[in-house]
Amino acid sequence: MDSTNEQRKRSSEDLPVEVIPASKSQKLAVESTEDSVQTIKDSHDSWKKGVASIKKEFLAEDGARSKQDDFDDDDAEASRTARGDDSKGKGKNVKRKGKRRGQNHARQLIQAHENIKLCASVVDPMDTLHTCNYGVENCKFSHDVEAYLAQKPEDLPGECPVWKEFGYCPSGLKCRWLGSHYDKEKKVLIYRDDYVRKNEQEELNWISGGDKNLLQKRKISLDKSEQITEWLDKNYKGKTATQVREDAKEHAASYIEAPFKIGEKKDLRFKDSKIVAPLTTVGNLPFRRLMRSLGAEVTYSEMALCLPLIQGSKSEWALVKAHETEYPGFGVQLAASKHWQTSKAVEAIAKLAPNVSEFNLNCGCPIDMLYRKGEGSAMMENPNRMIRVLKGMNYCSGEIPVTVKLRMGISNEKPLAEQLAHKLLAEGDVGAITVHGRSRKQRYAKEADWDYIGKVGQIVKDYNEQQVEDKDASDRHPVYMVGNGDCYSYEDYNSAIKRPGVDSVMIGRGALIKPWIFEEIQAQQYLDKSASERLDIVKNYAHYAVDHWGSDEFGINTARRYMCEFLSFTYRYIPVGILERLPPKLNQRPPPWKGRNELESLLGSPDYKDWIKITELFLGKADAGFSFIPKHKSNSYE
Ligand SMILES: Cc1cc2nc3c(=O)[nH]c(=O)nc-3n(C[C@H](O)[C@H](O)[C@H](O)COP(=O)(O)O)c2cc1C
Repeated sequence: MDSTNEQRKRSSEDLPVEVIPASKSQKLAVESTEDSVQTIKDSHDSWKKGVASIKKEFLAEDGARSKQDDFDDDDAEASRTARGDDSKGKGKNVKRKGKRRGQNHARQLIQAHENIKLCASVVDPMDTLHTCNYGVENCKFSHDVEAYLAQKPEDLPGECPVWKEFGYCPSGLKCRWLGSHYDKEKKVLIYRDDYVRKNEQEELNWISGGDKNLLQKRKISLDKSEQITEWLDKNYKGKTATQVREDAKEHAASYIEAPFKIGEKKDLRFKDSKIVAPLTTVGNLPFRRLMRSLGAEVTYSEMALCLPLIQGSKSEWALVKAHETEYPGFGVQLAASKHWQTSKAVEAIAKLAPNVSEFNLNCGCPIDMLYRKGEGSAMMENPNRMIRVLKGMNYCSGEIPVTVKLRMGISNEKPLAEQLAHKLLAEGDVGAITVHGRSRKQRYAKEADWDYIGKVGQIVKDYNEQQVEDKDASDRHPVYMVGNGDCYSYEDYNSAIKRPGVDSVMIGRGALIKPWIFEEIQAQQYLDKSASERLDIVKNYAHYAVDHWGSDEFGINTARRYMCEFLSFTYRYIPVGILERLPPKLNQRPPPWKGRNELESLLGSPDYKDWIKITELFLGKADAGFSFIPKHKSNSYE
C-alpha cells in the first residue's frame, strides 16, 4: 500500500483525533484549564446528543453555509413520487404537527419536451422493435430527420458514455452526444465493429412490451398460482392457527405438485454477506450497479407492488430489471397482502424475468397507503395471512428462496418480530428473516434497537441448532437472520454482527451516504476519501444512469433527477478527517462546516442547486425547465 493510501486508511485508534472514552475524557478535563474543560465537556455532551463534532478549523461561520439539519429519512422512505406515483401519505400514527415539511406533494417527473418529436422508427436503424404502422403521412410523430437535427440543441461536451462502452448507442439520433457516433457527411449513425446490441447490454430481466400486453389481457398462463390459490383458499382461509397447524401434514400430501422444501431451494449464503437494503426511488439500478462495483454482494429491487405487476404495468416491471453484476445475489422485493396476488406475481417473474436469487416479502413498509390495505408492516398484525402469502410465493418460485423483511412491530410497546420469527420458522419456509430494529411508529430520529434484533437472532440460531440435531445437517441449509438499522461504520457493523444468530447486516442509508462503506468494513478502517475520489464515485453513478435511462433528452433528465436524489444523501457525509470524534453516527447532525478544499465543500452542500451543479459536470447544463424539489428543502439560500 502506498503512503497516500496508508494515510487515508485510519482506524479510530490511530486517528489524530482522540476517541475519548467517557473515563478518559474526565481525566483530561481535570488536567486542563477551565476554558478547555468547558469546551471538551460541551463538545462531548453535544456529540452524545446527536451533534457531530467538527474540528474547530472546519467550523463555518454561521450563515456562511446552511446547516445539514433539514434531512428527513421518514419522508424519504415514505415517497414513491419520483417514480411518478404518489404514496407519500403518513401513517395515522406518524402524524406531523403543523405544516408538513418538505415539498413532496409537488414532486413530479416534469420532463422537458423536444420541439420536434421524432418517430421511434427513425431514431435508430438498428432498432427492429420499433416500426411505424402509420406511415410518414399519418404518423403523429415526425419522420423528418433533417428538420429534427437542424433544431436539435448543441451536443453535450465529451464522448457519449453509452457508445464508449457498447460501441452502439440505442438513443441513436436523439443522443445528446450524437457527434460521438454520427457521420455528418454521410448522414449515418456509426457502429463500432464490436458493438453490443441494446437487448444484450448488461441488463437482465427485461421483458417485452408484447409480454406486458399479454399479462394485461391475462393471456399468459399462470397455472401454478391458480392451483395454489385454490388450495390455500380451501385449506387455510378462515382457520385458526391451531387448526392450520394440526392439518399441516395432511395438506402437504395434497399439494398438486410438492413445493420445494427450504433445503431444496437455492442456498442464499448470507453468512457475512454485504447486503444493500431495498430503497424505493434511490435504490434504482444505477445505484445498485455502483454498489456492486464497490463491494456489495446482495442487492434488492425497489419495492414492487404485485397488482400492477400482474397487470403488466411498465413502470412496475422496470423495477424487476437488474444489472448483470447483480446476479446472482439479486432479490426482488414484493408488497401485497393477498396470496393470489403474490403467487401470480412470483410465477410471472419466475417465468418472464428469471434472473432472481430471492423473492423478498415486504412486511415492514410503514407508509399509510400500504398499511391501510393490510400490506407492508400491516402484515405483521396478521400472521396467518403472512404465512398464506409466503406459502403461495414458495410454491410458485420453484427453487428460488423466499425471504421476509420485518420491522420490530407496529408500536415500540408491543414488539411482534420475536413471536413472528417462531411462526415463520415453524410454518413459513423462509430462507431468511430480516429485522429492521424499529417499529412502524418509531421515527428515524430514534436509534434502531439492536438488543431486540439480537433476541430474534437468538430464536433463529436456536432453531437452526435444533434442526441440525434433529436431522442430517447435509440435506438442509440454515435459515439466515439479517439485522438492519443505523449501520454506518465498520465499528457499527462489528458490534451488530457479534449479536447471537445475526448472520449479516443489511445497510440502507449508510450505503447511500457513504457508498464505500463495504470497503471500510472489509478494511476494518475508516477511509478518508478525498473529494476527487468521491467525485469519481458520483461520475460513475452518472454514467451508469445514462447507460440505464438513455442518452437522449428524456434519459438525461431522468438521470439528472435520480442523481439529485442520490446527492441528497451523499451530501450528508462528513469527511472523517474533519471530525473531532469517531465513530460517526447516522443520526448525528453537524454544525455548519467547510471542507478541506472547495470541492469537498461543494460535495457537502445541502443546497439542491449545488446538487444540480454537480450533475452538470457529467450530464451537461440542466435545461431551463429542469426542476428538482428535494424532500428536505433547504431554505438557507433563498
Ligand atoms: C429512501 C428510503 C427508501 C426505502 N425504501 C424501502 C423499500 O422499498 N423497501 C423496504 O423494505 N425498505 C425500504 N426502506 C427501509 C430500508 O430498507 C431500511 O430498512 C431502513 O432504512 C433502515 O436501514 P438503515 O438504517 O441502514 O438505513 C427505505 C428507506 C429509505 C431511507
